[in-house]
Amino acid sequence: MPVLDFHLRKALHTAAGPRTLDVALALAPGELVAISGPSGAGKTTLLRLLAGLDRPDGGFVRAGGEVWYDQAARQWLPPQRRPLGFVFQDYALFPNMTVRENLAFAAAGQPGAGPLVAELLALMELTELAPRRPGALSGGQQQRVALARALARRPRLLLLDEPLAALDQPTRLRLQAALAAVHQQYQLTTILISHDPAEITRLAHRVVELDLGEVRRVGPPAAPPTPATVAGRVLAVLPGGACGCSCPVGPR
Ligand SMILES: Nc1ncnc2c1ncn2[C@@H]1O[C@H](COP(=O)(O)OP(=O)(O)OP(=O)(O)O)[C@@H](O)[C@H]1O
Repeated sequence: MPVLDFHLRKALHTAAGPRTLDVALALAPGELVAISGPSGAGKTTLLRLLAGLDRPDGGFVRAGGEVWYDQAARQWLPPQRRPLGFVFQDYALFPNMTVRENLAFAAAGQPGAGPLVAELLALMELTELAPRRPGALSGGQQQRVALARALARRPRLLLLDEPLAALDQPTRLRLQAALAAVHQQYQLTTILISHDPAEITRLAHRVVELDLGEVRRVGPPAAPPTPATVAGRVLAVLPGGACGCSCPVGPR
């Protein structure tokens, strides 16, 4: 059974005129799916719709046996009740809290919150920076805090909008390894927006290529293109094994 199953439609006002974002996808437990595509393709909008930060025009979102959104049944779960972690490009850290306090706030109320915060500080190479406030950190450091804070909520589902984009290459490589480790260790299912083919190949089981709201390809990273449009728009999700890779996707 997929951890996340959705079909979302949303009118976009793009530089090329009106378009419709129209994406359907089912993610298996433990899967990491990368979303790539040119600027304006609708990648961030898709994550915002999944998080409930924007209203779709139609479709549904089901996650962990729960309905988050269903246009036909008029169901809508507000963003604060969707158990997911997300890192968007603006980080949105609390400016008046230290790094440690930002993480502790997110972890509050969970068993083992203290050790979890310490573990995440170490994993994201933030221990030295724990007493600082976000304003005293570089963009890349803030991005690492945002990632650690998203994990501090112990979500099962993680939405990442280019979480490593602001990092220099050596740090980026180290944190890709850390991300792969936490993805496995914390039993996450993840959607990752990335423009970096090497990063996608390294981290993702599948990649969805978007352009102007439409899915151009879905399949294993760096594989030959697989046509994935139906009636010029909706993507066909490849059933388990059909994409020829080792991804853990089961039939819908
Ligand atoms: N709420 C909205 N309603 C309608 N159109 C929107 C909305 N938000 C963004 N758009 C438009 O939809 C298109 C897709 O935007 P989006 O930010 O999702 O693209 P993206 O693929 O994430 O791009 P980038 O790689 O530059 O971040 C853009 O042309 C944008 O202007």
